[in-house]
Amino acid sequence: MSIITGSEYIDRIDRLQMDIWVDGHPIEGKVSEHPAFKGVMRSQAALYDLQHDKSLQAIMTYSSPSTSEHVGMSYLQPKTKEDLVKRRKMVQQWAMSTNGMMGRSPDYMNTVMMALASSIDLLKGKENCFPEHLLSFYEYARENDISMTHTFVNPQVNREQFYFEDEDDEPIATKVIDKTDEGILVKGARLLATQGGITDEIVVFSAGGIQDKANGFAFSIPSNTKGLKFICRESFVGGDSTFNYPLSSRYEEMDTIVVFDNVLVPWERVFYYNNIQVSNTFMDASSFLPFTLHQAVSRQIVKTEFVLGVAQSIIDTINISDYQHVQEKVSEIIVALETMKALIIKAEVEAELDEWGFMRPNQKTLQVACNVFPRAYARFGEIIQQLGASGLMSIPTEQAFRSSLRKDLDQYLQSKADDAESRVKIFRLAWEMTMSAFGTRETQYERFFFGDPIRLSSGLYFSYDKEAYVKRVKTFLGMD
Ligand SMILES: Cc1cc2nc3c(=O)[nH]c(=O)nc-3n(C[C@H](O)[C@H](O)[C@H](O)COP(=O)(O)OP(=O)(O)OC[C@H]3O[C@@H](n4cnc5c(N)ncnc54)[C@H](O)[C@@H]3O)c2cc1C
Repeated sequence: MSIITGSEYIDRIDRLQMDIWVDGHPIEGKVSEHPAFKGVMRSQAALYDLQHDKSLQAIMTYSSPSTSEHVGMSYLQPKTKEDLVKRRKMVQQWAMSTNGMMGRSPDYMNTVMMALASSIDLLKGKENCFPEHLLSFYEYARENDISMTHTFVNPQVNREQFYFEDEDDEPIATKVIDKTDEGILVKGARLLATQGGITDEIVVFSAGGIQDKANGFAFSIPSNTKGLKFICRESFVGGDSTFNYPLSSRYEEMDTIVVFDNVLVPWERVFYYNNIQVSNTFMDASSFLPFTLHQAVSRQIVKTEFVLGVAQSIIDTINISDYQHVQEKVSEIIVALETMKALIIKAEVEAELDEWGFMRPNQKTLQVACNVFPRAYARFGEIIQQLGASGLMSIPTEQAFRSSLRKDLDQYLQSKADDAESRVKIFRLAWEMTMSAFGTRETQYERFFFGDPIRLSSGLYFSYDKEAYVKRVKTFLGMD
């Protein structure tokens, strides 16, 4: 097998018959037909289909090192700077199809697994570690174009610095409760898993900060494994109409709480367990950060371009480009866009081979980008709200346009540049992007999906070498 088509993706997910709960009810029948999932699954399927477009195959795929078949470019382990460019182009090609609005298009997790598999030597010879399982899972995912969700974070019960959960019988945070000849048994919950319920597999890793070794492990299991349950938040799909809900009808990815009720993880899928040192250091020491951030920033650039397009469309339609504060606000978006573009190129230019021969983009530069973007994205929402003003509330639905109100709407909602229907289309998009449940979730996603922004900036502060600059000041002041 190699790259799959959209319909193969959908058939595979429907066949899994996972335990997914929406609004207190289990999904029965095909998940791809459920109102909460059908739109996003169609968008995801379109991404898989794009890999089969002959004119894009050189961008989207490469030749498998084990079979020479076409496999997804996001699985490529980069060995040169040109490979990094190939990876960026692939990510951006997919992002163009979703306007960067799907944070968890499959290239995200494909990249995570590629990064972790590129660092397996860190696990070699360590207690309860199985680097060979991690490598063979990466190869399995690559060769079968497996879709994956993931969950790294323990439930938000008590975030005190030295909190130690004391719930042995009924654990809250997922922990290993037993091991058998067949594998490890895990029980408890993890959150969140974006796209939980619409992927073949769920990858579970520890994000660090583990104090009890039973909470530290890494594995992947099929999403229909016995005892595994996905509890969805309320769906933010407004409806099927792409006029009314241009974004949520297509890109609402869903976030799920994941419950492991005595789930057996077969040994061949355990990457490590019961090793506190590895659980707390592997992710940071691996190439997870540079490679995954490279994927994320590539997508965020495409998303920023889309935001810029929306802002300028509002300006054009109601003709407000003459005002200086309007120009300044759009310039803010342009500055963020060009900053992100410059940072990704810098990260690629300053990439270096790691000890295993993989070309890592410059991590510091990408850490800067992931500190810039969450703040910038929240600001984009504010800018669009300020530019759109009451237009963001003058947004009758498609049904209203098909009713006897049409004449009024055509008369009173026309704008300098557009007829009423076109103008409302633009404003509904701007509203959904920045003010709807879907839109504010996007802001929260960009703020938190790569971890807590506060701790991300602390991470940058502590890892950034400032000594040479302090020395320069001291030399200047004659304080050597
Ligand atoms: C839309 C969305 C989708 C997500 N999808 C996924 C997913 O698919 N997979 C996944 O694994 N995770 C996912 N996450 C979770 C994400 O990784 C976490 O939100 C992030 O790591 C922060 O953890 P937390 O939410 O538990 O916040 P907390 O750690 O509980 O933080 C809450 C507040 O307390 C502060 N705080 C807590 N501890 C400290 C500390 N030690 N030092 C300083 N400040 C502290 C934080 O700054 C924050 O203001 C998603 C999150 C969102 C919002």
